[in-house]
Amino acid sequence: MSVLPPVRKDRIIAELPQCFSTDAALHTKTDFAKKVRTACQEQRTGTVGFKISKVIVVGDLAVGKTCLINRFCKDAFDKNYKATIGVDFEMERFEVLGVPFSLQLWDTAGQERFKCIASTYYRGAQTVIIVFDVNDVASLSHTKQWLEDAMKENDPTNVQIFLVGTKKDISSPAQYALIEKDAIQISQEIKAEYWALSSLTGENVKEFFFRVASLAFEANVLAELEKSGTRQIGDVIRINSNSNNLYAASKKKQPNCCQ
Ligand SMILES: Nc1nc2c(ncn2[C@@H]2O[C@H](COP(=O)(O)OP(=O)(O)OP(=O)(O)O)[C@@H](O)[C@H]2O)c(=O)[nH]1
Ligand SMILES: [Mg+2]
Repeated sequence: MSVLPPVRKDRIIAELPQCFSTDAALHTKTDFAKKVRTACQEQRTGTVGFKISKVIVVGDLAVGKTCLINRFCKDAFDKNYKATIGVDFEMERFEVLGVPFSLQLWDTAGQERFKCIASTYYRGAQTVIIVFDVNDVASLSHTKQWLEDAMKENDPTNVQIFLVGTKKDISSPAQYALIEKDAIQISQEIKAEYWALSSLTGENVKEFFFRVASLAFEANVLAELEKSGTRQIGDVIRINSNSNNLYAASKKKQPNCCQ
């Protein structure tokens, strides 16, 4: 008997949400891997339904990390800046392909003086979200350093990275186009999936977190299937012949990789 209330209706994911830009995506497939769908249908997802996947959100001060989480989790937006001191966290429960799946979203402080407290919470992340402000080039240029710090505590082969530009609402289309070019290039260099959004208007916020949840879920199920040795004839051919995986070439070299 479950003690948890049912998952909210607006947290149910039945289709794979698409990437924001095909130039910088973790993959560009239009659907969940077939063996993932099959495993979910046949309830062969092992421990995935009981797992909580850790997500850390990092980036410069005042780029909008807290607002991003609050827009998604509470549908709220505060225009006054209140610095995060150390860390905060929120839990979000989803149902992906009929299987319960939870994200634990760790909102970390961008201010230098709180960084050492925040960094003690980086360990064990499955997803790293690096946030910058699309109106602040310096915040974009610091993203590689944020990633480096996050990766000191994590195993790069098991982490999915997202680069997220916030405050799109206050950027003119011309200004935005300029920074997007650089952001996509950095995303490609660090093998991150790129998104741009606005927590003020809510543009792309739900789509983004649905994508994060779906890709984390898919990776967990694939890892579970790998572990249990549940392979189906044809799966190997399907993976190898898939040209949609933009970062496949480098990922293939990694042992135990399940993407
Ligand atoms: N116009 C606009 N303002 C935003 C947006 N997101 C955040 N802000 C504003 O930016 C300021 C900083 O937002 P926070 O979410 O507190 O920033 P943070 O990254 O959590 O900052 P630290 O906790 O210090 O690391 C606040 O005044 C927000 O109202 C956005 O999408 N659009
Ligand atoms: Mg904050």
